[in-house]
Amino acid sequence: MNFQVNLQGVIDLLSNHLYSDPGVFIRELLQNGIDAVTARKRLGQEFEGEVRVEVFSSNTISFSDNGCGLTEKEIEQFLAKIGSSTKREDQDLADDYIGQFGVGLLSCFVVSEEIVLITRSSNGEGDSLEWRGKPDGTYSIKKLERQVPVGTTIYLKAKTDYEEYFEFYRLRELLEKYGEFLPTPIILTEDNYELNVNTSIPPWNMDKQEAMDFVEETAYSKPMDIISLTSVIGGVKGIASILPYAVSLQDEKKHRVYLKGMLLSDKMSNVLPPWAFFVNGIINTENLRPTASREAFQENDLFFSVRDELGECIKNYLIELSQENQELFKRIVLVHYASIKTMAVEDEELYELFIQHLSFETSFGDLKMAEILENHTHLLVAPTLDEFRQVARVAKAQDLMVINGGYVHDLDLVLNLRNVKDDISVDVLDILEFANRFKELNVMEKQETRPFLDYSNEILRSFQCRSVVRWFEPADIPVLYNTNQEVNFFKLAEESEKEANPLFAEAVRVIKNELYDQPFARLCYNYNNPIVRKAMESRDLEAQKACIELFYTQALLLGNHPLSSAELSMMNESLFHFMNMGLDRMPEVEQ
Ligand SMILES: Nc1ncnc2c1ncn2[C@@H]1O[C@H](COP(=O)(O)OP(=O)(O)OP(=O)(O)O)[C@@H](O)[C@H]1O
Repeated sequence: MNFQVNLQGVIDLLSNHLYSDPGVFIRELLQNGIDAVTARKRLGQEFEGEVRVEVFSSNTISFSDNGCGLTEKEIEQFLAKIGSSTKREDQDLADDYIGQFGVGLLSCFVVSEEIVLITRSSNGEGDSLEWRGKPDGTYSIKKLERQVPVGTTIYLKAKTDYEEYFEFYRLRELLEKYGEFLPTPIILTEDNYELNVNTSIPPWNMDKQEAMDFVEETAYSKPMDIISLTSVIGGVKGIASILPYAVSLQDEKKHRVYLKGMLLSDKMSNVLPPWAFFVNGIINTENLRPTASREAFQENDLFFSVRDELGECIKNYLIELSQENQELFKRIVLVHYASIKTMAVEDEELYELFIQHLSFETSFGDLKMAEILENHTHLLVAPTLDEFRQVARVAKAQDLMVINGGYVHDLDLVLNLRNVKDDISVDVLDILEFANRFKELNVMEKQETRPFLDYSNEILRSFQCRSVVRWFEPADIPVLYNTNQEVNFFKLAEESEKEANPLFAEAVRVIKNELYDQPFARLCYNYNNPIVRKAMESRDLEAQKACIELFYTQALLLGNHPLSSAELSMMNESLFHFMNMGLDRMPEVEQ
């Protein structure tokens, strides 16, 4: 038993849904013409290959080549059988052709109700034959009385609404688009006017300066440089132009890709590695196989090896450039900073090349990694921007190099130093342990400050905060408040529990209890600060309480932490307390 095929449905599917644009029939006809010229050359016949497109009145065009043509048997076998192709018959030779699926001709039915094909085979004394095919799957073949030249001519008449594709200017545009760099001359004619549409040298055969000018003319902006691309296994030659402006990592890449000189797609995104954001490729391949829609390549092992090889070309260029043209190298890093960071994360070699040139936010300001490593062999990296901000100023005063790892990729980039630099140590900052790095008080001082700390712990327990005291620079910072996401979440949960309805409050309680180890933020008093000392030495418990509350709420404000309503009213109360105290002590003004 065989499947039953509804031919009209298949033709409709292939012709109307396989191709993205009606204009692709020009690409398919060009490809058939070029393949026919290749096939005839392979027979050893001496001739100058040519493809000719002629525009007639009444929306009709002809598309001719002087290639191998077809015998009656070949017409029956290949033209009249969908999915059948001469170009697959001999797998060893299939690589010479652009087509292989035996469906390309169907694209003509998108724009025309009938394909009329006149042909004479170059193979011996072939007859002149006429084949007429219709989209309903019917066709006819007849022998012509007159003898036509060797080759094939296809006549098409435009369907309603597709007339524009049959006008001279549109044909010229399409022929140039797809065939500009094909090696066989393509002539477009109307009346007595003739135009050769493919006289340009392909960019992959140009020298660097020519390629720069070509890209500038076609892309309207001067590239920073041109990288030459080659892949032996893929038979690839191409160029990658370095864009003179930064591109968003989300932007889809649009490389122009040619197969044996014919444009396959001008928006192929995956032919270069995904990290190569900063270049636009123009690539010609002899060996990669296209998909049936001809707008992408088959993603087989060869495809991925070729892509890796092209990625290597870009990498090698950058390595060489960093040694030979520092000035340009630095400019490229500056313009394509974001993509270069992504590249460095993904590729070890590129990491080593770029890491020294990448800038990071540090406790000493924005610095290049080379500058960071000049003066510091021990680095701390804060995993979030929030944590970095909490410690940056104080860290600098202790001569601690803390790097902000809160921006995209920065944490990974800094941590990776461990793998490439033996003499550098990198630790992830544990914000709640940060205060432990400061100088401890002596035994006596510890004893003296104990009651104050206990009091502070009691007051701040409900805010999920514990107190410590240390000696640190700068002296003008009285306290350092350190928190992390876990503490913040816990505080938020507590607040919601108080304010929510009973059901939600119960849910919050369950979640909270899941955290078996309750996290606490840290308030570190600075023993180096005169007001802190005074507060600690005070015997007035009320004043001490107000000081503790103000130290705490001030630290929250300075660190941009949100204040809960309880914290806000606590701050107000302690402020009023001091205002009262101050006013009480003012001498009465005599009337
Ligand atoms: N101009 C031509 N000269 C000689 N033979 C042709 C010509 N155009 C088409 N043919 C024959 O018709 C067959 C079918 O052509 P069609 O364009 O449908 O498919 P294809 O080129 O083989 O593959 P693809 O679907 O990948 O384009 C070809 O294999 C070839 O034998």
